[in-house]
Amino acid sequence: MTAAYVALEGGHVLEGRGRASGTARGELVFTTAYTGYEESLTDPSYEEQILTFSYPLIGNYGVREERFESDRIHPRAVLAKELTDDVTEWLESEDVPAVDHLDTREVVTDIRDGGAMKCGIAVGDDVTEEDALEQLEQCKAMSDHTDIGAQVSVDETVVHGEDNDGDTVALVDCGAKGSIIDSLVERNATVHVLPHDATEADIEAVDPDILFISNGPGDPANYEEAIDIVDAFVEETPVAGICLGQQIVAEALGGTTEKMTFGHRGVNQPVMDLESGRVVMTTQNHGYTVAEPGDYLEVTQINVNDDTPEGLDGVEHDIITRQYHPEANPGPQDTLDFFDDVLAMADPQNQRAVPADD
Ligand SMILES: NC(=O)CC[C@H](N)C(=O)O
Repeated sequence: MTAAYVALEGGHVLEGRGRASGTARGELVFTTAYTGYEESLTDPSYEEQILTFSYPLIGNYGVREERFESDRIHPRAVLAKELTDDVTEWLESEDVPAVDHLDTREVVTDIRDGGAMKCGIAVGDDVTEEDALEQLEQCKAMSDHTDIGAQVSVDETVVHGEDNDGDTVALVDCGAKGSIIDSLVERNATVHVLPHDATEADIEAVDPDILFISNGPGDPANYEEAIDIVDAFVEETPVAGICLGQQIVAEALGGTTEKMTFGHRGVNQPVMDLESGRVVMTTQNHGYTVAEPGDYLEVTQINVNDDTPEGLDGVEHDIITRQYHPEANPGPQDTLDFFDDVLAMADPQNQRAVPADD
């Protein structure tokens, strides 16, 4: 059996079964999702994290590329109670270390008590506890990954839905899930996916009907360029955001964000719409949250478990954002109408912004 050590912040070392070899370090988090492991593993928002699956069996319906959210696995390593051979082969093929036969109830309890924490992993025939502790020693705090957007963004603008004749969306790619792009293209939009550090001139060249800020990894405060872009365009262009996108919009409009203890990661997070009282189940993956929305945004939806903001609307501007993932991959699909509401903002009849005098 291949040796496998997991060193937790504070120095406690767990031993498991090595499934895919290598060393890794990252912020240790857990997801309670019982399905959607392909979508989670390819979600760019997991960059620089080590993902623990609390559901005990991962990989039981195989690995199919059509369910991937990006072109690679993003977590630095994977922990589980039991990983199937299918999922292990996939992790191995991308050099992502994996450990199973762990008591993941203990790991999850540690994260709930201590918060998302630094972690070091060593898996291989000759590795020792010290190798895992050395990885832990080198692990950076998430907010110190100041250029994390560059690790997950496109380098150059890519256009999707070129033949569509609907709205034009400028999507600032801070690590966008593919299904966000698909959800817009399916609604007849042409989506220009721009680098995370796109300039005002880049956005002006697209002349979008909607400015959309994607999900993505790390601390929203580190996305200075995207924050500046929202600030520069919000008077004239409707703005939408998902997850990191909501946090960036809040930062741009005088709100604040903060790190949560262990975040929300799973597929059954209950969210209430404050106007209708309707509660929907949502997919989530975030460790930061909007703390104060500021004067220009109002909270329209909240998480039923802890009252954190799940949806924001502009008070004076055309803005809608969601903290959860309305693109619903892996599901549930209760919130797909978000994309209709976003594109409806492009309709002049719905616009609040007063056109500037010529
Ligand atoms: N999925 C996301 O966009 C995550 C946003 C941010 N990185 C967070 O952890 O809160």
